[in-house]
Amino acid sequence: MNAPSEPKIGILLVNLGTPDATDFWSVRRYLKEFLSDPRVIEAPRWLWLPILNLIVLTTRPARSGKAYASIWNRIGEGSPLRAVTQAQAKKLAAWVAAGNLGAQPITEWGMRYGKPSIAEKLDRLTAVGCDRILIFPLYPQYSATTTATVGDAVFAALEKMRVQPALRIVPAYPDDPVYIAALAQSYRDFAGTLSFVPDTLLVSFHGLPQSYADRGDPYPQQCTATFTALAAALANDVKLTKMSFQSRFGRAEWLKPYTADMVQSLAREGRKNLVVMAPGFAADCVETLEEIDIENRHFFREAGGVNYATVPCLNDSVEGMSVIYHLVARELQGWT
Ligand SMILES: C=CC1=C(C)c2cc3[nH]c(cc4nc(cc5[nH]c(cc1n2)c(C)c5CCC(=O)O)C(CCC(=O)O)=C4C)c(C)c3C=C
Ligand SMILES: [Fe+2]
Ligand SMILES: [Fe+2]
Repeated sequence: MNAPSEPKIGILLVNLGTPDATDFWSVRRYLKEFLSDPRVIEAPRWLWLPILNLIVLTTRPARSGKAYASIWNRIGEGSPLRAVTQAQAKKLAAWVAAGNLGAQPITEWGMRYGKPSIAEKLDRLTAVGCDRILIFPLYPQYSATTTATVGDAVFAALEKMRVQPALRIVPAYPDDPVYIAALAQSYRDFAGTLSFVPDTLLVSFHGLPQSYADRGDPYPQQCTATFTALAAALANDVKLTKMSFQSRFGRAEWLKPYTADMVQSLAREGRKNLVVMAPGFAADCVETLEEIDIENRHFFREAGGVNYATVPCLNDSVEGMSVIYHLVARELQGWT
């Protein structure tokens, strides 16, 4: 019998997932996996699956593919979400290798939908001997539609293992002081590069069907916690701070106010110089680079606004990595 090898710790950074390419079939494959998850679409399967297969997956891939094409290769190669997540994992690995944790965990990154999958990365970590794994869902605000689905995929992968690793999952961090300070600093650094003085900061979060919140998803409260802490941190930096929700999908009511309505009403109220920030996204992606920076810029200008700028997400910036290091170090206590 082989002697057991030295126990090892693994860290797995996880984000939502993204298509492999912008063509119809690549986007369709991604949307099919994502929108088949019953946590993402809570409607009964008998009702949703025909709508998904007959309507959504015949029409949406072309539309979404166009949005993806407009931001493809914008940050590194291919999907910005994938490029940024990979860069975050690389910097985390370097930070770990520099001895910042005492122990030397092995760092990996994966995607909840699409590639590289959580199952593949857990197999890789356990194959090299990791018997303790820290899962890091890169969602600052908890939602069953995002954070919980990461747990689901992790547990599904563990179901197939004879020897399971011990697990820890980093909790959501909506008002963590290091996160809020990183966001505030990223706003200040960005505002310092602008050729105009912002009169309004709009803080836009990804939306959620209102019915999910009514049934107990704590996401809206966690978005409000982030917004309140960030607005307090920036009280001396910008006059008016507003909050809204973007990315509505389908016809049901989602969390309000909608970002598209908000940018138009701000412009109509006479706000000329708008900066938008999206602190719910740990990485820039189609939602920030296309929906916020392209689509909503257009709405704002059409309604009479003049200057419009989008703060980059924390990504793998110094501030962004400080949040990841802080949470990893905190959650590995007792293991390292
Ligand atoms: C019912 C549908 C959706 C829910 C609920 C939802 C929640 C949700 N999503 C994010 C983060 C991201 N979503 C992204 C893309 C995206 N989201 C939906 C639908 C729902 N999201 C779709 C259909 C798409 C694909 C793009 C499109 O077709 O419009 C992304 C970006 C992925 C990328 O590749 O760039 C992120 C990130 C959160 C935080 C959230 C929680 C409420
Ligand atoms: Fe989404
Ligand atoms: Fe969107």
